[in-house]
Amino acid sequence: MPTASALDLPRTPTGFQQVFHALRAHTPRRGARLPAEPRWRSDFIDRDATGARVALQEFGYTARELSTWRGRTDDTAVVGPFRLLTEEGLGRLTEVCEQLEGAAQRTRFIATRRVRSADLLSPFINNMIRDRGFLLTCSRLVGVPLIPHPLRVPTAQINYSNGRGGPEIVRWHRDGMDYVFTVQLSGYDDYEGGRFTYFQGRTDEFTGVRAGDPRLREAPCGDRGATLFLHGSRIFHAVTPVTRGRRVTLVISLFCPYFARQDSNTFWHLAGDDGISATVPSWLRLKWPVRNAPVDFSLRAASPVITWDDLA
Ligand SMILES: O=C(O)CCC(=O)C(=O)O
Ligand SMILES: [Fe+2]
Repeated sequence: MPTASALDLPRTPTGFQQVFHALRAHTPRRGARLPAEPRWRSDFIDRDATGARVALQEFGYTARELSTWRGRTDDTAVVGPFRLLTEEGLGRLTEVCEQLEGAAQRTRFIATRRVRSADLLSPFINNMIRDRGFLLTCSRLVGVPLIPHPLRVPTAQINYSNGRGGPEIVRWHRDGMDYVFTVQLSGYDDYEGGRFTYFQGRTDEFTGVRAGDPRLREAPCGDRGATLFLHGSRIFHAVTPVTRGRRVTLVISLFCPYFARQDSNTFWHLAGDDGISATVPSWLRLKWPVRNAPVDFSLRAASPVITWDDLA
């Protein structure tokens, strides 16, 4: 059970405040001098990954609110935690993410300190999230075909928090993204605090929630490598402050081409993180009409094609 103080965390701004953040936000850095890194290998994926699944109906969403495509329903709320990578793969990924910390920027939007568009900085991460085996494993866990998000900037980000200095937190928020995987690159042995907390109810019920509400849950993400899937746009979540040690997570946002028209991103949520000029071209890449959704969106995301038939 999370402590009552989880609810004391601030909420990520919305509405007019979001526009204010967009005007002040910076386009992510793309450093010219990047560290040397290990090479990605497809056998770093644990293809047998499975995890307990909770449906969106258990969060109070009705069948009419769920996206459907020719009899398939997008109804997965939470999966896991599970392990997506082998021990060796996790070790290499951790090395890569530790080295990228120099590119992290402070923000006052969702997470205090993070690297955005990590796949544009790191060939390892780029190849990992575009590996067909990786995408198939993620797709099967969630039950819908998934590819990297065509909005490039938010598709892979690394959050860093240290237990000294000013508190580094993840505010209460829902993601702009629908399909979000958080990989823990450190564990409870490495830090105190840093509990992944979420609200098991509809997002429109969150405002009235009080401390002690049984719908406030802590996800058991204490093991290094623990990976949690969240239908991020439909679930309020936060991370309590790290009070000692160091916590690093990689957050990967994937996209279902078949549900592109239901994609819940808003321009201002994105611009709040990246600024307006970086958001306009990505926004066009997302909203430009398609004829063949799995193929056209895979092209835009520079990804292999994943279809419903691949889930079997
Ligand atoms: O760092 C985490 O565990 C979660 C971060 C998160 O929710 C986010 O970056 O959107
Ligand atoms: Fe999030």
